[in-house]
Amino acid sequence: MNDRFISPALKSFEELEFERDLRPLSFNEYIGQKQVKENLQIFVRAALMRQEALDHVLLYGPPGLGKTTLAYIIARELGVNIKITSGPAIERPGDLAAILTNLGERDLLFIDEIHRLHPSIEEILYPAMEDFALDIMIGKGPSARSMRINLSPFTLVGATTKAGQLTSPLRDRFGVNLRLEFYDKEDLVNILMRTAKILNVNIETQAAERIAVCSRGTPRIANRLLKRIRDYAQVKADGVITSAVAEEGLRLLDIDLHGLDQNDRRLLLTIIDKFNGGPAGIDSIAAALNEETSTIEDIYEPYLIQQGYIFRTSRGRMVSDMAYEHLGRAKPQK
Ligand SMILES: Nc1ncnc2c1ncn2[C@@H]1O[C@H](COP(=O)(O)OP(=O)(O)OP(=O)(O)O)[C@@H](O)[C@H]1O
Repeated sequence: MNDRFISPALKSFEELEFERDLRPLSFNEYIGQKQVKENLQIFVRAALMRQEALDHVLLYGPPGLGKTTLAYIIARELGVNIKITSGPAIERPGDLAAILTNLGERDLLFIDEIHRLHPSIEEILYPAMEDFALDIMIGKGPSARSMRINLSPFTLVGATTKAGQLTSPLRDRFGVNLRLEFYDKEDLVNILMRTAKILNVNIETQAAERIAVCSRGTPRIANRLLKRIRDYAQVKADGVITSAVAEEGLRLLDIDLHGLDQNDRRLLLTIIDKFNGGPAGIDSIAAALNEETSTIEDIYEPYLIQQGYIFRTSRGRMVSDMAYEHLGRAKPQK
């Protein structure tokens, strides 16, 4: 289940490069997320007018929706340098201290997966975010003393898929909190058209619409599907992505009319067949699928919940009538 095609999580180095080439570079190029974008544009303009560092920004929402892209755009529009790291990559307090002391005036520090910062490292961030200062302990035992080092004013942009797992002292230190939503079909079509232009591929609007519906509201998945279907078009259909080509490409990738793949169907069928449709605890479902609970929670189910195939109840997950219909199963009498 881990190598699933439509997982929004990043995979290979090749994909990182592919994404870098497709990244919008300005707010104007960034499609959708209207409210998030409008807010950020105002805050960026105000910070520029005051010639101050932008307030710290927390971006949250499912993977692949464009948080890293936004961080790059903010830095570019502010005209500052950006340093990128992630919660799990910062292993020791000294690692963070080194990053912070190397930031220039008003630079932007982007920490992805910020909910995974170790508590001892998080504590260093508090004075850094609030007072632009580092408190360092020198020595041990009774003679230990704390020394304060001043930092250049900077902006921290934190990204997380799990805002609920952030400690409240950390969450409270972000002046701006913005939630990214799944993209609608129209935005995804525009993203696909833009990507096709960059890749120099011919795609018909109807084909883009077809792929958009199967992209789980996620630009990363839309771009990945386009890349695969482009290969198919090149080999089998003179390089043009028509609706028929898109249809056939999606079929080969085993993605159905509603954008669900083999693993989504397996998840829904497990709840139906092994748990009588639910409610079933997430750990039991994970065990039945031989899968990590966090993988189901972070990667598979958000879209299935958003689309109404699964409900989350206090007693566990339940499949909806729509799931029975979609899978052609009769709902059991309870
Ligand atoms: N609004 C958008 N308009 C156009 N392309 C977008 C947009 N948002 C994201 N993309 C594209 O989707 C890809 C994934 O975006 P990005 O890496 O910023 O997601 P993310 O939310 O940071 O994901 P993760 O948290 O998993 O790293 C990028 O290559 C980017 O080109």
